[in-house]
Amino acid sequence: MEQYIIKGGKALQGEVTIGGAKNAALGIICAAIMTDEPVVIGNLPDIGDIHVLLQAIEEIGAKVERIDEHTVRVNGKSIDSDIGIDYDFIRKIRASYYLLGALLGKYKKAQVALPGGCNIGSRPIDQHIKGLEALGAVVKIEHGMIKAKADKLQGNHIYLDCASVGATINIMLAACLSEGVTIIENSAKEPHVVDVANFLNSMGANIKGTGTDVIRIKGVEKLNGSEYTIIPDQIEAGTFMFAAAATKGDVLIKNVIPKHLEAITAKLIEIGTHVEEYDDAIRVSATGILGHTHVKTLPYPGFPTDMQPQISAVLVTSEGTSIVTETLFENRLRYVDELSRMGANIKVEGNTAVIVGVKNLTGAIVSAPDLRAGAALVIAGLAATGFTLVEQVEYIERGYENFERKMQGLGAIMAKLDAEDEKAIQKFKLKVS
Ligand SMILES: CC(=O)N[C@H]1[C@@H](OP(=O)(O)OP(=O)(O)OC[C@H]2O[C@@H](n3ccc(=O)[nH]c3=O)[C@H](O)[C@@H]2O)O[C@H](CO)[C@@H](O)[C@@H]1O
Ligand SMILES: C=C(OP(=O)(O)O)C(=O)O
Repeated sequence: MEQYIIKGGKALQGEVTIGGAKNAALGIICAAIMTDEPVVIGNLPDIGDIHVLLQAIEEIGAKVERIDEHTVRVNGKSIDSDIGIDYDFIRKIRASYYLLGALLGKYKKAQVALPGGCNIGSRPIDQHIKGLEALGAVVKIEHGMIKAKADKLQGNHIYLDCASVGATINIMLAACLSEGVTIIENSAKEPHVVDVANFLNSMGANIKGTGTDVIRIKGVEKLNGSEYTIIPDQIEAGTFMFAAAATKGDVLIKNVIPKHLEAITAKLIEIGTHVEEYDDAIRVSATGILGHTHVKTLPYPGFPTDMQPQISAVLVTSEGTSIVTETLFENRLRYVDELSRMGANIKVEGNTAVIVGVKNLTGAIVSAPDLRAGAALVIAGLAATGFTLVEQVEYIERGYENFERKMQGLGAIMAKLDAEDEKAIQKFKLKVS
Protein backbone atom coordinates (compact mmCIF):
# COMPACT_ATOMS: atom_id res chain seq x y z
CA MET A 1 0.00 0.00 0.00
CA GLU A 2 1.29 3.43 -0.87
CA GLN A 3 0.93 6.58 1.16
CA TYR A 4 1.79 10.23 0.81
CA ILE A 5 4.33 11.63 3.20
CA ILE A 6 4.26 15.39 3.49
CA LYS A 7 6.37 17.87 5.40
CA GLY A 8 4.06 20.82 5.67
CA GLY A 9 4.36 24.49 6.44
CA LYS A 10 5.75 25.59 3.07
CA ALA A 11 3.90 28.09 0.87
CA LEU A 12 3.16 26.66 -2.59
CA GLN A 13 4.70 28.78 -5.35
CA GLY A 14 4.84 28.50 -9.14
CA GLU A 15 2.72 27.11 -11.96
CA VAL A 16 0.67 23.97 -12.37
CA THR A 17 -1.17 22.67 -15.44
CA ILE A 18 -4.60 21.11 -15.05
CA GLY A 19 -5.56 17.93 -16.90
CA GLY A 20 -8.78 16.80 -18.56
CA ALA A 21 -11.98 16.53 -16.54
CA LYS A 22 -12.48 13.10 -14.97
CA ASN A 23 -16.25 13.31 -14.94
CA ALA A 24 -16.45 14.42 -18.58
CA ALA A 25 -13.88 11.82 -19.69
CA LEU A 26 -15.84 8.96 -18.14
CA GLY A 27 -19.02 9.90 -20.02
CA ILE A 28 -17.09 10.52 -23.23
CA ILE A 29 -15.38 7.10 -23.20
CA CYS A 30 -18.78 5.42 -22.85
CA ALA A 31 -20.22 7.59 -25.63
CA ALA A 32 -17.24 6.73 -27.85
CA ILE A 33 -18.24 3.05 -28.09
CA MET A 34 -21.65 4.02 -29.52
CA THR A 35 -20.21 4.20 -33.03
CA ASP A 36 -18.51 1.50 -35.10
CA GLU A 37 -16.02 4.09 -36.35
CA PRO A 38 -12.79 5.06 -34.57
CA VAL A 39 -12.88 7.92 -32.10
CA VAL A 40 -9.82 9.84 -30.89
CA ILE A 41 -10.10 11.35 -27.42
CA GLY A 42 -7.51 13.94 -26.34
CA ASN A 43 -6.72 15.58 -22.99
CA LEU A 44 -7.73 12.34 -21.29
CA PRO A 45 -6.56 12.37 -17.66
CA ASP A 46 -4.19 9.54 -16.76
CA ILE A 47 -6.00 8.53 -13.55
CA GLY A 48 -7.31 5.40 -11.85
CA ASP A 49 -10.95 5.75 -12.95
CA ILE A 50 -9.99 6.07 -16.61
CA HIS A 51 -7.73 3.00 -16.46
CA VAL A 52 -10.59 0.95 -14.99
CA LEU A 53 -13.16 2.15 -17.53
CA LEU A 54 -10.86 1.58 -20.52
CA GLN A 55 -10.23 -1.97 -19.27
CA ALA A 56 -13.97 -2.53 -18.86
CA ILE A 57 -14.73 -1.55 -22.46
CA GLU A 58 -11.86 -3.71 -23.70
CA GLU A 59 -13.35 -6.60 -21.72
CA ILE A 60 -16.54 -6.42 -23.82
CA GLY A 61 -14.61 -6.21 -27.10
CA ALA A 62 -13.81 -2.55 -27.76
CA LYS A 63 -10.35 -1.76 -29.14
CA VAL A 64 -8.36 0.79 -27.16
CA GLU A 65 -5.12 2.12 -28.56
CA ARG A 66 -2.96 4.53 -26.56
CA ILE A 67 -1.61 7.23 -28.86
CA ASP A 68 0.16 9.05 -26.04
CA GLU A 69 -0.21 9.54 -22.29
CA HIS A 70 -3.32 11.67 -22.76
CA THR A 71 -4.76 10.48 -26.06
CA VAL A 72 -6.52 7.23 -26.97
CA ARG A 73 -8.18 5.83 -30.04
CA VAL A 74 -11.28 3.81 -29.21
CA ASN A 75 -13.17 1.57 -31.60
CA GLY A 76 -16.45 0.04 -30.49
CA LYS A 77 -17.08 -1.98 -33.66
CA SER A 78 -16.30 -5.41 -32.24
CA ILE A 79 -18.21 -5.10 -28.95
CA ASP A 80 -20.14 -8.18 -27.86
CA SER A 81 -23.19 -6.72 -26.12
CA ASP A 82 -24.07 -10.11 -24.62
CA ILE A 83 -21.06 -9.89 -22.30
CA GLY A 84 -22.09 -8.41 -18.95
CA ILE A 85 -19.79 -5.99 -17.15
CA ASP A 86 -19.08 -7.60 -13.77
CA TYR A 87 -18.92 -5.85 -10.43
CA ASP A 88 -15.37 -7.06 -9.83
CA PHE A 89 -14.34 -5.02 -12.79
CA ILE A 90 -15.92 -1.73 -11.95
CA ARG A 91 -16.35 -1.76 -8.17
CA LYS A 92 -13.87 1.09 -7.81
CA ILE A 93 -15.70 3.49 -10.11
CA ARG A 94 -19.09 5.12 -10.31
CA ALA A 95 -19.37 6.08 -13.94
CA SER A 96 -19.66 2.52 -15.23
CA TYR A 97 -23.39 3.30 -15.14
CA TYR A 98 -22.89 5.22 -18.40
CA LEU A 99 -22.25 1.91 -20.15
CA LEU A 100 -25.90 1.14 -19.52
CA GLY A 101 -27.19 4.13 -21.54
CA ALA A 102 -24.47 3.75 -24.19
CA LEU A 103 -24.97 0.02 -24.84
CA LEU A 104 -28.75 0.24 -24.59
CA GLY A 105 -28.76 3.08 -27.13
CA LYS A 106 -26.51 1.24 -29.57
CA TYR A 107 -27.53 -2.42 -29.16
CA LYS A 108 -30.90 -2.06 -27.39
CA LYS A 109 -29.57 -4.27 -24.61
CA ALA A 110 -27.05 -3.89 -21.80
CA GLN A 111 -25.91 -5.73 -18.68
CA VAL A 112 -23.82 -3.79 -16.20
CA ALA A 113 -23.15 -4.40 -12.53
CA LEU A 114 -24.58 -1.79 -10.15
CA PRO A 115 -21.91 0.86 -9.84
CA GLY A 116 -19.32 1.24 -7.07
CA GLY A 117 -17.30 4.44 -6.59
CA CYS A 118 -16.68 6.48 -3.46
CA ASN A 119 -18.79 5.76 -0.41
CA ILE A 120 -20.12 9.27 -0.02
CA GLY A 121 -23.76 8.35 0.51
CA SER A 122 -26.44 5.94 -0.62
CA ARG A 123 -26.29 7.06 -4.30
CA PRO A 124 -29.51 5.61 -5.77
CA ILE A 125 -29.94 5.30 -9.56
CA ASP A 126 -33.73 5.41 -9.66
CA GLN A 127 -33.71 8.46 -11.95
CA HIS A 128 -31.43 6.71 -14.47
CA ILE A 129 -33.81 3.74 -14.52
CA LYS A 130 -36.90 5.92 -14.71
CA GLY A 131 -35.44 7.72 -17.74
CA LEU A 132 -34.41 4.56 -19.59
CA GLU A 133 -37.81 3.00 -18.92
CA ALA A 134 -39.49 6.12 -20.28
CA LEU A 135 -37.58 5.51 -23.52
CA GLY A 136 -39.13 2.03 -23.70
CA ALA A 137 -36.51 -0.16 -22.01
CA VAL A 138 -37.37 -2.96 -19.63
CA VAL A 139 -34.92 -2.65 -16.75
CA LYS A 140 -34.36 -5.37 -14.13
CA ILE A 141 -31.89 -5.72 -11.30
CA GLU A 142 -30.79 -9.34 -10.78
CA HIS A 143 -27.81 -10.69 -8.85
CA GLY A 144 -26.22 -7.25 -8.63
CA MET A 145 -26.53 -6.64 -12.36
CA ILE A 146 -28.75 -4.07 -14.07
CA LYS A 147 -30.18 -5.61 -17.21
CA ALA A 148 -31.88 -3.39 -19.73
CA LYS A 149 -33.38 -4.23 -23.09
CA ALA A 150 -35.81 -2.81 -25.60
CA ASP A 151 -37.24 -3.77 -29.00
CA LYS A 152 -36.84 -0.12 -29.90
CA LEU A 153 -36.25 3.09 -28.00
CA GLN A 154 -38.74 5.91 -28.46
CA GLY A 155 -38.12 9.51 -27.39
CA ASN A 156 -40.18 10.77 -24.47
CA HIS A 157 -40.64 13.66 -22.04
CA ILE A 158 -38.68 12.94 -18.84
CA TYR A 159 -38.78 15.01 -15.68
CA LEU A 160 -35.94 14.30 -13.25
CA ASP A 161 -36.89 14.46 -9.55
CA CYS A 162 -33.38 15.77 -8.84
CA ALA A 163 -30.90 17.39 -11.24
CA SER A 164 -28.74 14.25 -11.37
CA VAL A 165 -25.52 14.46 -13.40
CA GLY A 166 -25.43 10.70 -13.92
CA ALA A 167 -29.09 10.34 -14.90
CA THR A 168 -28.91 13.31 -17.30
CA ILE A 169 -25.87 11.87 -19.13
CA ASN A 170 -27.20 8.31 -19.13
CA ILE A 171 -30.57 9.32 -20.61
CA MET A 172 -28.82 11.60 -23.11
CA LEU A 173 -26.66 8.66 -24.29
CA ALA A 174 -29.60 6.32 -24.86
CA ALA A 175 -31.81 9.07 -26.32
CA CYS A 176 -29.26 9.94 -29.03
CA LEU A 177 -30.01 6.66 -30.79
CA SER A 178 -33.75 6.56 -29.98
CA GLU A 179 -36.52 7.38 -32.42
CA GLY A 180 -38.10 10.82 -32.14
CA VAL A 181 -37.46 13.56 -29.62
CA THR A 182 -36.55 13.27 -25.94
CA ILE A 183 -36.89 16.18 -23.56
CA ILE A 184 -35.10 15.98 -20.20
CA GLU A 185 -36.49 18.49 -17.72
CA ASN A 186 -34.67 19.50 -14.54
CA SER A 187 -31.49 18.24 -16.18
CA ALA A 188 -28.06 18.76 -14.59
CA LYS A 189 -26.11 21.80 -15.85
CA GLU A 190 -22.56 20.81 -14.84
CA PRO A 191 -19.77 21.60 -17.34
CA HIS A 192 -19.11 17.88 -17.82
CA VAL A 193 -22.72 17.31 -18.92
CA VAL A 194 -22.19 19.98 -21.58
CA ASP A 195 -18.87 18.43 -22.63
CA VAL A 196 -20.36 14.96 -23.08
CA ALA A 197 -23.16 16.48 -25.18
CA ASN A 198 -20.67 18.46 -27.29
CA PHE A 199 -18.75 15.26 -27.90
CA LEU A 200 -21.93 13.36 -28.88
CA ASN A 201 -22.84 16.21 -31.25
CA SER A 202 -19.37 15.95 -32.80
CA MET A 203 -20.31 12.29 -33.51
CA GLY A 204 -23.49 13.39 -35.30
CA ALA A 205 -25.96 13.48 -32.40
CA ASN A 206 -28.55 16.24 -32.19
CA ILE A 207 -28.58 17.58 -28.62
CA LYS A 208 -29.65 21.10 -27.70
CA GLY A 209 -30.06 22.99 -24.45
CA THR A 210 -27.22 21.56 -22.36
CA GLY A 211 -26.08 23.97 -19.68
CA THR A 212 -29.75 24.81 -19.07
CA ASP A 213 -32.27 22.70 -17.19
CA VAL A 214 -34.13 21.52 -20.30
CA ILE A 215 -32.28 19.34 -22.80
CA ARG A 216 -33.77 18.36 -26.16
CA ILE A 217 -32.40 15.35 -28.01
CA LYS A 218 -33.53 14.43 -31.50
CA GLY A 219 -32.61 10.81 -32.12
CA VAL A 220 -30.39 9.94 -35.08
CA GLU A 221 -29.95 6.60 -36.83
CA LYS A 222 -26.27 6.23 -36.15
CA LEU A 223 -23.26 8.04 -34.74
CA ASN A 224 -19.94 8.46 -36.51
CA GLY A 225 -16.26 8.73 -35.60
CA SER A 226 -14.81 11.92 -34.17
CA GLU A 227 -11.73 13.60 -32.71
CA TYR A 228 -12.35 15.47 -29.50
CA THR A 229 -10.49 17.24 -26.71
CA ILE A 230 -11.88 17.01 -23.18
CA ILE A 231 -12.39 20.19 -21.11
CA PRO A 232 -10.08 20.95 -18.16
CA ASP A 233 -11.00 19.50 -14.78
CA GLN A 234 -12.87 22.06 -12.68
CA ILE A 235 -12.31 20.04 -9.49
CA GLU A 236 -8.59 19.46 -9.97
CA ALA A 237 -8.21 23.21 -10.63
CA GLY A 238 -10.25 24.09 -7.54
CA THR A 239 -8.16 21.72 -5.43
CA PHE A 240 -4.94 23.53 -6.41
CA MET A 241 -6.65 26.89 -5.79
CA PHE A 242 -7.49 25.84 -2.25
CA ALA A 243 -4.03 24.33 -1.72
CA ALA A 244 -2.51 27.71 -2.68
CA ALA A 245 -4.81 29.51 -0.22
CA ALA A 246 -4.29 27.05 2.67
CA THR A 247 -0.49 27.26 2.41
CA LYS A 248 -0.52 31.07 1.91
CA GLY A 249 1.15 30.55 -1.42
CA ASP A 250 1.06 32.11 -4.88
CA VAL A 251 0.13 29.72 -7.69
CA LEU A 252 -0.73 30.19 -11.36
CA ILE A 253 -3.15 27.42 -12.34
CA LYS A 254 -2.99 26.93 -16.09
CA ASN A 255 -5.35 25.28 -18.60
CA VAL A 256 -8.60 26.10 -16.81
CA ILE A 257 -11.95 27.61 -17.81
CA PRO A 258 -12.37 30.40 -15.22
CA LYS A 259 -16.16 30.47 -15.76
CA HIS A 260 -16.40 26.91 -14.40
CA LEU A 261 -14.56 28.01 -11.25
CA GLU A 262 -16.78 30.97 -10.30
CA ALA A 263 -18.29 29.43 -7.14
CA ILE A 264 -14.81 28.50 -5.92
CA THR A 265 -13.31 31.88 -6.81
CA ALA A 266 -16.16 33.70 -5.05
CA LYS A 267 -15.51 31.83 -1.79
CA LEU A 268 -11.77 32.43 -1.98
CA ILE A 269 -12.30 36.18 -2.47
CA GLU A 270 -14.82 36.22 0.38
CA ILE A 271 -12.24 34.84 2.83
CA GLY A 272 -9.57 37.29 1.73
CA THR A 273 -7.61 35.43 -0.93
CA HIS A 274 -6.37 37.31 -3.98
CA VAL A 275 -7.62 35.79 -7.26
CA GLU A 276 -6.67 36.99 -10.75
CA GLU A 277 -8.43 35.55 -13.80
CA TYR A 278 -6.87 35.23 -17.25
CA ASP A 279 -8.34 33.68 -20.43
CA ASP A 280 -7.32 30.14 -19.56
CA ALA A 281 -5.51 30.49 -16.25
CA ILE A 282 -6.16 31.68 -12.73
CA ARG A 283 -3.73 32.96 -10.13
CA VAL A 284 -4.39 32.48 -6.45
CA SER A 285 -2.31 34.10 -3.74
CA ALA A 286 -2.83 34.53 -0.02
CA THR A 287 -0.99 36.07 2.89
CA GLY A 288 -1.74 36.29 6.58
CA ILE A 289 -4.83 34.93 8.26
CA LEU A 290 -7.87 34.27 6.07
CA GLY A 291 -11.46 34.88 7.13
CA HIS A 292 -14.43 32.58 7.73
CA THR A 293 -17.42 31.88 5.49
CA HIS A 294 -20.53 29.77 5.08
CA VAL A 295 -20.66 27.17 2.31
CA LYS A 296 -23.58 25.12 1.06
CA THR A 297 -23.06 22.53 -1.69
CA LEU A 298 -25.47 22.79 -4.61
CA PRO A 299 -25.72 21.58 -8.22
CA TYR A 300 -23.86 23.76 -10.77
CA PRO A 301 -23.52 26.75 -10.80
CA GLY A 302 -23.64 26.37 -7.01
CA PHE A 303 -20.68 25.38 -4.88
CA PRO A 304 -19.65 21.83 -5.97
CA THR A 305 -19.97 18.97 -3.51
CA ASP A 306 -16.71 17.64 -5.00
CA MET A 307 -14.95 20.73 -3.53
CA GLN A 308 -16.56 20.61 -0.09
CA PRO A 309 -13.84 18.70 1.82
CA GLN A 310 -11.10 20.83 0.24
CA ILE A 311 -12.65 24.15 1.34
CA SER A 312 -12.94 22.79 4.87
CA ALA A 313 -9.20 22.14 4.80
CA VAL A 314 -8.73 25.88 4.21
CA LEU A 315 -11.34 27.02 6.74
CA VAL A 316 -9.86 25.00 9.63
CA THR A 317 -7.08 27.58 9.94
CA SER A 318 -9.16 30.63 8.99
CA GLU A 319 -10.22 33.11 11.64
CA GLY A 320 -13.68 32.71 13.18
CA THR A 321 -16.44 30.17 12.75
CA SER A 322 -17.34 28.73 9.35
CA ILE A 323 -20.36 26.61 8.54
CA VAL A 324 -20.14 24.00 5.77
CA THR A 325 -23.39 22.30 4.73
CA GLU A 326 -23.41 19.25 2.46
CA THR A 327 -26.76 18.90 0.71
CA LEU A 328 -26.08 16.12 -1.81
CA PHE A 329 -24.34 13.18 -0.15
CA GLU A 330 -24.88 12.21 3.48
CA ASN A 331 -21.45 10.60 4.06
CA ARG A 332 -19.34 13.41 2.74
CA LEU A 333 -18.10 14.73 6.07
CA ARG A 334 -16.14 11.61 7.03
CA TYR A 335 -12.82 13.46 6.77
CA VAL A 336 -13.70 15.51 9.83
CA ASP A 337 -12.27 12.97 12.32
CA GLU A 338 -9.06 12.86 10.31
CA LEU A 339 -8.71 16.67 10.26
CA SER A 340 -9.37 16.65 14.02
CA ARG A 341 -6.30 14.41 14.44
CA MET A 342 -4.34 17.31 12.96
CA GLY A 343 -5.72 19.74 15.52
CA ALA A 344 -8.73 21.10 13.63
CA ASN A 345 -11.74 22.15 15.68
CA ILE A 346 -14.78 20.79 13.80
CA LYS A 347 -18.09 19.52 15.02
CA VAL A 348 -20.56 17.74 12.77
CA GLU A 349 -24.26 18.21 13.31
CA GLY A 350 -26.30 16.30 10.75
CA ASN A 351 -25.15 17.43 7.31
CA THR A 352 -23.32 20.48 8.66
CA ALA A 353 -19.76 20.96 9.85
CA VAL A 354 -19.16 23.80 12.27
CA ILE A 355 -15.52 24.81 11.96
CA VAL A 356 -13.84 27.04 14.51
CA GLY A 357 -10.56 28.21 13.01
CA VAL A 358 -7.35 27.31 14.86
CA LYS A 359 -3.95 29.02 14.51
CA ASN A 360 -2.29 26.05 12.86
CA LEU A 361 -2.57 22.33 12.17
CA THR A 362 0.01 19.79 13.23
CA GLY A 363 0.99 16.81 11.05
CA ALA A 364 -0.46 13.37 11.89
CA ILE A 365 -1.20 9.94 10.39
CA VAL A 366 -4.52 10.21 8.57
CA SER A 367 -6.47 8.03 6.18
CA ALA A 368 -8.31 9.16 3.05
CA PRO A 369 -11.94 8.01 3.36
CA ASP A 370 -12.68 8.89 -0.29
CA LEU A 371 -11.30 10.78 -3.29
CA ARG A 372 -11.98 14.45 -2.44
CA ALA A 373 -11.65 13.93 1.31
CA GLY A 374 -8.21 12.51 0.52
CA ALA A 375 -7.30 15.63 -1.46
CA ALA A 376 -8.45 17.74 1.49
CA LEU A 377 -6.14 15.81 3.83
CA VAL A 378 -3.23 16.47 1.49
CA ILE A 379 -4.06 20.21 1.54
CA ALA A 380 -4.21 20.10 5.34
CA GLY A 381 -0.89 18.23 5.46
CA LEU A 382 0.75 20.84 3.22
CA ALA A 383 -0.44 23.61 5.54
CA ALA A 384 0.36 21.82 8.82
CA THR A 385 3.62 21.95 10.72
CA GLY A 386 5.61 18.70 10.78
CA PHE A 387 5.01 15.42 8.99
CA THR A 388 1.68 14.07 7.78
CA LEU A 389 1.13 10.58 6.40
CA VAL A 390 -1.94 10.22 4.20
CA GLU A 391 -2.98 6.59 3.84
CA GLN A 392 -5.28 5.06 1.17
CA VAL A 393 -3.88 7.18 -1.66
CA GLU A 394 -5.56 4.86 -4.16
CA TYR A 395 -8.76 6.84 -3.57
CA ILE A 396 -6.96 10.07 -4.43
CA GLU A 397 -5.42 8.51 -7.53
CA ARG A 398 -8.92 7.71 -8.82
CA GLY A 399 -9.16 11.37 -9.77
CA TYR A 400 -5.81 13.18 -9.57
CA GLU A 401 -2.99 12.58 -12.04
CA ASN A 402 0.52 12.70 -10.58
CA PHE A 403 -0.81 14.54 -7.55
CA GLU A 404 2.44 14.39 -5.59
CA ARG A 405 4.53 15.37 -8.61
CA LYS A 406 2.32 18.37 -9.39
CA MET A 407 2.56 19.44 -5.73
CA GLN A 408 6.35 18.92 -5.79
CA GLY A 409 6.45 21.20 -8.85
CA LEU A 410 4.98 23.92 -6.61
CA GLY A 411 7.69 23.37 -4.01
CA ALA A 412 5.75 21.01 -1.76
CA ILE A 413 7.83 18.61 0.29
CA MET A 414 5.85 15.51 -0.50
CA ALA A 415 6.48 11.99 -1.75
CA LYS A 416 4.57 8.80 -2.44
CA LEU A 417 6.15 5.88 -0.63
CA ASP A 418 5.35 2.27 0.18
CA ALA A 419 3.75 2.25 3.64
CA GLU A 420 5.76 -0.89 4.55
CA ASP A 421 9.06 0.66 3.52
CA GLU A 422 10.15 2.10 6.88
CA LYS A 423 13.66 2.74 5.52
CA ALA A 424 12.40 4.93 2.68
CA ILE A 425 10.15 6.85 5.07
CA GLN A 426 13.06 7.49 7.48
CA LYS A 427 15.30 8.48 4.56
CA PHE A 428 12.70 11.00 3.34
CA LYS A 429 12.32 12.45 6.83
CA LEU A 430 16.09 12.77 7.28
CA LYS A 431 16.55 14.34 3.86
CA VAL A 432 13.95 17.06 4.39
CA SER A 433 14.57 17.75 8.10
C1 LIG B 1 -18.82 10.22 -12.25
C2 LIG B 1 -19.43 11.50 -11.87
O1 LIG B 1 -19.70 12.34 -12.69
N1 LIG B 1 -19.61 11.71 -10.58
C3 LIG B 1 -20.17 12.95 -10.12
C4 LIG B 1 -21.68 12.87 -10.23
O2 LIG B 1 -22.10 11.77 -9.43
P1 LIG B 1 -23.57 11.22 -9.57
O3 LIG B 1 -23.95 11.25 -11.02
O4 LIG B 1 -23.61 9.90 -8.87
O5 LIG B 1 -24.39 12.30 -8.77
P2 LIG B 1 -25.83 12.83 -9.06
O6 LIG B 1 -25.76 14.18 -9.69
O7 LIG B 1 -26.59 11.78 -9.78
O8 LIG B 1 -26.43 12.96 -7.61
C5 LIG B 1 -27.00 14.16 -7.14
C6 LIG B 1 -28.04 13.85 -6.08
O9 LIG B 1 -29.12 13.16 -6.67
C7 LIG B 1 -29.41 11.95 -5.97
N2 LIG B 1 -29.84 10.95 -6.98
C8 LIG B 1 -29.11 10.76 -8.11
C9 LIG B 1 -29.50 9.85 -9.06
C10 LIG B 1 -30.70 9.11 -8.86
O10 LIG B 1 -31.09 8.29 -9.69
N3 LIG B 1 -31.40 9.33 -7.73
C11 LIG B 1 -31.03 10.24 -6.77
O11 LIG B 1 -31.70 10.41 -5.76
C12 LIG B 1 -28.08 11.59 -5.30
O12 LIG B 1 -28.28 10.76 -4.20
C13 LIG B 1 -27.52 12.96 -4.95
O13 LIG B 1 -28.08 13.40 -3.75
O14 LIG B 1 -22.23 14.10 -9.75
C14 LIG B 1 -21.96 14.35 -8.37
C15 LIG B 1 -22.69 15.64 -8.01
O15 LIG B 1 -22.17 16.71 -8.72
C16 LIG B 1 -20.46 14.43 -8.13
O16 LIG B 1 -20.24 14.48 -6.75
C17 LIG B 1 -19.74 13.22 -8.69
O17 LIG B 1 -18.35 13.48 -8.72
C1 LIG C 1 -17.49 11.55 -6.02
C2 LIG C 1 -16.68 11.59 -7.05
O1 LIG C 1 -16.56 10.66 -7.99
P1 LIG C 1 -17.52 9.41 -8.31
O2 LIG C 1 -18.89 9.92 -8.56
O3 LIG C 1 -16.89 8.88 -9.56
O4 LIG C 1 -17.44 8.46 -7.15
C3 LIG C 1 -15.78 12.74 -7.27
O5 LIG C 1 -15.24 12.87 -8.39
O6 LIG C 1 -15.57 13.53 -6.34
